[in-house]
Amino acid sequence: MKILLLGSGELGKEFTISAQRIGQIVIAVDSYENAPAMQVAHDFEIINMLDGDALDSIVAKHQPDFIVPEIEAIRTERFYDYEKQGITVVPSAKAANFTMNRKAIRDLASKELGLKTAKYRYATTAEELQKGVKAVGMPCVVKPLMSSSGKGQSTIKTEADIEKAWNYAVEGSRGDVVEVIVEAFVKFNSEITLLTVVQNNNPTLFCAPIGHRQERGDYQESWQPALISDKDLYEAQDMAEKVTEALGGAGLFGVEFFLTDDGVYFSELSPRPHDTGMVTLAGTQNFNEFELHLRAILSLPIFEITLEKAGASAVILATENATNPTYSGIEKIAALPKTDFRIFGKPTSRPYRRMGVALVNDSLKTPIEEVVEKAKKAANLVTVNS
Ligand SMILES: Nc1ncnc2c1ncn2[C@@H]1O[C@H](COP(=O)(O)OP(=O)(O)OP(=O)(O)O)[C@@H](O)[C@H]1O
Ligand SMILES: NCC(=O)N[C@@H]1O[C@H](COP(=O)([O-])[O-])[C@@H](O)[C@H]1O
Ligand SMILES: [Mg+2]
Repeated sequence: MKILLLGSGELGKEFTISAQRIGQIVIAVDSYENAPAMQVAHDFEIINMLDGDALDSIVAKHQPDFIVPEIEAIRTERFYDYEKQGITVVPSAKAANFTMNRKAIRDLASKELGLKTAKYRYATTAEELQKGVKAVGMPCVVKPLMSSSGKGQSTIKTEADIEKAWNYAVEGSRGDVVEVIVEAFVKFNSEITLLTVVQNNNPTLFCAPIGHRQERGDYQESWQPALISDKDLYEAQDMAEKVTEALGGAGLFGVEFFLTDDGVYFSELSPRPHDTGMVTLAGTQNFNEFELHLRAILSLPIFEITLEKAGASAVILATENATNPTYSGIEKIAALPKTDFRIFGKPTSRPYRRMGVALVNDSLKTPIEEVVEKAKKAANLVTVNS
């Protein structure tokens, strides 16, 4: 099968490697040369994926069987046409289109499906934001409707933060929509990603929940399994099943939840492998999240997902702007037991850009905090040099 991969970062690179291993053809697309997945794909294209005409032309040129979005910033409205042409958009045109914009997915989850979410409002001006803040209460979180990895996101604690938050969100917004969501701050005890695998001819399966810690809206460490009560887990699984069913199609979804004293809150979801799910590269499961996504897409049956080990991932971040950065400390991380790592091979670095990840596994009997600590220490051994 021929797969057109839209987005070629670290997640796409691992997906491409999984696809190559079972003989699939991958064309990797992104906005810059030598993106991680391009380094391992059969062919590549460099376009602005928000440009619908540019998308049309590469779809016409390559005639793929599958279109696999890897990022959100794509002119996803065109996906409905591609589906009509007989191409399978993964997981579905609706899933990719709805999750590109926080408004579409939030209204679907909260209004249509009745899932519990933080109280929220939308705003198209600083004045509207003021009203929204009043409605949801402080503290609250402001995010552009179109952004990811925490870009343009900030927390309002006092009246004086509102204008700053508006300006920051507008600057961090991508796409052509100038609108934000303001959400009540959820005082969560922890947050999880529930990797949910929707299959074409077989039941939906769940991976063991993944815990994670975020800074600046971006994940720092993730671990599997996360500590969660059975009641919360069933509630999260039920919500994940409802929202993935409403979006349609087959594939792996990363469904994000907050765990609070007052139950589980739905936050958002990725209709594709999730960054926090890179912990599965540590060998925690019988199949990692990329293999699961691929199998679900190709309608290859997944009989079960088994948790084999406890694991943790910790990110390796850049500190400076550089071209073709180099890495030191690789021999140190390589010397550690039960530890592995990935360097994504991004051609440039900038402060806080994720350049690699440390991966640690251990017995399921080991306290998960210890596994996370080991992953953090391992990640700290590697430095990105300019
Ligand atoms: N309403 C909220 N209350 C408390 N914390 C929040 C809230 N919304 C977001 N956060 C924090 O910010 C993080 C990032 O938020 P969110 O997942 O909505 O952003 P994102 O830009 O889509 O990130 P990504 O694309 O990496 O998933 C969350 O994982 C959580 O830690
Ligand atoms: N939370 C979404 C996420 O983790 N996406 C992953 O990061 C890449 C972009 O990285 P970059 O900004 O360093 O190019 C994306 O291509 C995807 O692999
Ligand atoms: Mg998120």
